[in-house]
Amino acid sequence: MSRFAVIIPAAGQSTRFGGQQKKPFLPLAGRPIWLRTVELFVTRPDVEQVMLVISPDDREEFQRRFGPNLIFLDIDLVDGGAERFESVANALAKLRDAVTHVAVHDAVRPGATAELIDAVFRRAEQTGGAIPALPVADTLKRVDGDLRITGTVPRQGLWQAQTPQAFRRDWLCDAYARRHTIAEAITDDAQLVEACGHAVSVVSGLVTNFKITTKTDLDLAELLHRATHDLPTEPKPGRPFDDESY
Ligand SMILES: Nc1ccn([C@@H]2O[C@H](COP(=O)(O)OP(=O)(O)OP(=O)(O)O)[C@@H](O)[C@H]2O)c(=O)n1
Ligand SMILES: C[C@](O)(CO)[C@H](O)COP(=O)(O)O
Repeated sequence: MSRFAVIIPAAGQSTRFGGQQKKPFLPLAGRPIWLRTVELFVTRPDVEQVMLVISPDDREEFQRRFGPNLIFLDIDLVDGGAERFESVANALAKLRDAVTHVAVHDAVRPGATAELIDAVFRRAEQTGGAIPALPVADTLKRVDGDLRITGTVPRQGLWQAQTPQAFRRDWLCDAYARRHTIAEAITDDAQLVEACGHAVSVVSGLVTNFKITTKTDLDLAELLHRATHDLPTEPKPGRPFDDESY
């Protein structure tokens, strides 16, 4: 039977999000985003190990604020790197022996569902590697620095990649071992596996499994989470939205 390790990168700078706090540590419907994401995986019977990757700069505050959560959840905390793929590489160095497959899921995609994770994991078991993705629905424009359109890109065959992305352990580890030979920017894990010549399969992604990149994304995630979990969609008078007791 397959045993999955799940790597959850949360070591980015949240540059596009802005503000004082980094986005994975902000509340979503009263609980930290990273925690909501981790909870999608920790109780799964096919998951052997969960690793949360955070910046070394955040470790002290993270331990202070969330230390008890870590013990309760039995997850490993790993130091991140300057780029997402370096954060993932650091976690791959700490895989437990029993792990047969590895999944990588952004800490800031709390909208994944058990059904989506099932679909990705089962497809990865069958084919060696799978990711969720959605076909591009809008017309795509190439735009220059002066905000002038310079071309229209045919969208046929273009899909938007999501996470979790899951692979055979040997495929992902071999691909990461060769990461320094890749010339272009590395923006997801499948890209490295593809570069090794492996065919990576796609399963149908979810519109609601979007990456929280900007503040608008967080507002949308908050509304969606409240709607799907039957929580109030307006703060009660005198009580903030991030009140755990809602
Ligand atoms: N060096 C990095 C960069 C990103 N990430 C994580 O990878 C996920 C997807 O990255 P993104 O949403 O682009 O986050 P940031 O890199 O923080 O965003 P920005 O580019 O706006 O700074 C996030 O959970 C982020 O914390 C990471 O672990 N290590
Ligand atoms: C991995 C990813 O979430 C797939 O869509 C995405 O590529 C990460 O985005 P980033 O902004 O380049 O970190």
